[in-house]
Amino acid sequence: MIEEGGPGGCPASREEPRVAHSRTLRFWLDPANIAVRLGQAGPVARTKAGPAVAFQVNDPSLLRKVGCGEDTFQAWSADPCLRDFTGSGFAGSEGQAHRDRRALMKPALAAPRLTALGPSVRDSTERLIADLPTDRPVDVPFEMSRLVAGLVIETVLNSTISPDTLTELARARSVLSAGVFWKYALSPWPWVPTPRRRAFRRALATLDEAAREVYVRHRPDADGNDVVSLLKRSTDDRPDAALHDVRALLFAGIEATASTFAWACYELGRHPDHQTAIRAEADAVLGTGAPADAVQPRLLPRTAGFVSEVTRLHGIPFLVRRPRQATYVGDQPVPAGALVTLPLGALRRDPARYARPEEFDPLRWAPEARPPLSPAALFPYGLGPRYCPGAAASEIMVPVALASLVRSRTLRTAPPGRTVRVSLELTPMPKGLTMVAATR
Ligand code: HEM
Repeated sequence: MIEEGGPGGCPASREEPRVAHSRTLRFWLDPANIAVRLGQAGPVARTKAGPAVAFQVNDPSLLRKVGCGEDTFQAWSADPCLRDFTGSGFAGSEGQAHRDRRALMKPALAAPRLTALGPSVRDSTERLIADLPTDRPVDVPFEMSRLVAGLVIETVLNSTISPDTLTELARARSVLSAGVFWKYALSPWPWVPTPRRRAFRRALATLDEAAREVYVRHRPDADGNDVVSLLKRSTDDRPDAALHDVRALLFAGIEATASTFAWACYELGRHPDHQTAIRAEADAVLGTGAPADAVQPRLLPRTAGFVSEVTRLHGIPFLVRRPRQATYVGDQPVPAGALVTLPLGALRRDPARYARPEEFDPLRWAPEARPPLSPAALFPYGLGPRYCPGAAASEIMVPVALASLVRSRTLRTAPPGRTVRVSLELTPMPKGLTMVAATR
């Protein structure tokens, strides 16, 4: 794992002691980082990634072509090196089989069906954070993984899980995320047997166990059209397939959402002024007497802008694909199996689009800001056939849960000056970030 310590130079709020940045963090955050520099190297930049050649696609229309062209460009989750991880779930499938499973789930996860999600996310968040310690620093990536896992299970998958399995699942997340990252990055070279490999197998067993518990304890909606009911019904004869689909939703649902939450906590610690503003908004909108239709992100613009800015600076930095056969991207020949990266993180720091791109400024997303910005330009949920099926749910879950968290707790970085590292995982986490979540 490439993680290095050391002081750094990102802008910090005056009111709050700065968190020192690691060199790897600067690699991702610094506008002079390699992806941004490669962004100047033409529509497609050829580079070395370890022993392999990789290609960074800078031109937006080529980026769409690669992201949407699954006949030529294989998604990472369908790579044979990850078969033990994806099993027979839809994330590892391709073509018509993949499209059919996605179409089956679509109505259950679409916005019109999610009208009750806001209040249930608020209530679940309050319950799940009740035992978050108030008097000592907690490990933020772990605690946010636990919170998000509970939220996904309770509010999207309509189920429950024992507190012990929830804790184990939150621990397993980082092992699985790093393991998948390295397996894929090192493919087609063999995955070196190390203690890390054994840890990966144990973590996978934990994910299996959690998915089974979610599957067994699932409570169908009255109309039987929630996502797990649809998956179960369509595979009456193959319960394993539905179980693997639930596992895919569970892992993917926790992964990027937990990373967004952990980075949101990081920025809340650096910007107490924004924390105060989000709390004021949450007090006005999320009170226990609030009618169900009032608990929605449209009424939380300050929080939603904060989440967009967290995504802009800390969201998934790259999507990755590999061509099935030798091909061209623009004028650039690309051999079969080469790593092709879509550098979303660099696009999000484009100075032509974002003034002061390296600065954390949630107010740039305010409805009255000029020029108006669209969060869709961040590609937060990817593009093409692998576009995130949980996007509509996340658009509600993330701002409502974040506002609920800030409504009852004050987050403070502790100890001040601690080095934060960026973990090399599927979605980077602020590794080493510890904070006190004091009662407000
Ligand atoms: C902040 C929250 C989230 C973000 C930023 C996010 C982002 C993404 C992105 C960028 C992709 C595409 C990856 C690629 O093309 O390689 C993706 C795929 C996926 N996401 Fe999300 N996601 C979030 C939340 C969720 C939730 C809550 C769920 C489910 C409950 C979910 C389930 C999935 C699944 C299953 C896939 C794989 C789709 C497929 O292979 O067809 N995500 N997500």
